[in-house]
Amino acid sequence: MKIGVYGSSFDPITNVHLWTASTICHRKKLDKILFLPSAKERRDKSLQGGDEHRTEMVKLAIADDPRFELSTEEMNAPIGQQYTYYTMQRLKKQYPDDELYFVMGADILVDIGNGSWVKGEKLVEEHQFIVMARDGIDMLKTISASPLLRNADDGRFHLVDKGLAMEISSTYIRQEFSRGGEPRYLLPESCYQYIMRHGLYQDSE
Ligand SMILES: Nc1ncnc2c1ncn2[C@@H]1O[C@H](COP(=O)(O)OP(=O)(O)OP(=O)(O)O)[C@@H](O)[C@H]1O
Ligand SMILES: O=C(O)c1ccc[n+]([C@@H]2O[C@H](COP(=O)([O-])O)[C@@H](O)[C@H]2O)c1
Repeated sequence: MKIGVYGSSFDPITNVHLWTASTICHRKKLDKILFLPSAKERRDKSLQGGDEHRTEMVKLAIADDPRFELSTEEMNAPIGQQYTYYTMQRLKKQYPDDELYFVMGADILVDIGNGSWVKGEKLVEEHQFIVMARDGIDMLKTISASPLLRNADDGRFHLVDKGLAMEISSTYIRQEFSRGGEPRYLLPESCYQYIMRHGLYQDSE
């Protein structure tokens, strides 16, 4: 099986997460996408929604699509093991006979290429990636400008231009909830109702 691993804070999950997942599933002939919420204890980003709420919203969002599955592998990892390198190592053990692809936007390719990820070089050497165009970033140039990326460029970076830019960020949705906006149709209705019911993101920045 070909499996995409889509990591994000999902704080909250948005319609663009679902649309991008479905687009790459179709284009790259993947059998399955694992939605992998990142752990709350991350050194690079402070998350607003607790692990339980973010997980519940992912479950609600993917419930009707049999290609989509939740993985709590990163969220439940011991402290210090919550980085993508370690997560992919564990997933590889869980799925020894399958082909795994880490799914990410071009902004993340830039970060990895800059050397800002934990064990980024080993991560790149050991895995395959599906990279989605974003923010007008030139993905080929990003690869050729970074020794870390270009030295591993043997076909492991599968570049996808989705066709539409379609930007809906979780940050924007959180701001809408906290500042009296109306983000209703930017995320699945079940997640919108969940957020309202639990009063989430009222004090977001
Ligand atoms: N519109 C998009 N096009 C391409 N990639 C995307 C898009 N939205 C998110 N991604 C990718 O999905 C992954 C998870 O992104 P994330 O959920 O952090 O989105 P974000 O919009 O950057 O959210 P936040 O507002 O929380 O920073 C990253 O690899 C990111 O690059
Ligand atoms: O491993 C790292 O060093 C690392 C640093 C930043 C982000 N990540 C992963 O990148 C994915 C997208 O993260 P984010 O911040 O855009 O939600 C998610 O799976 C994170 O675990 C991983």
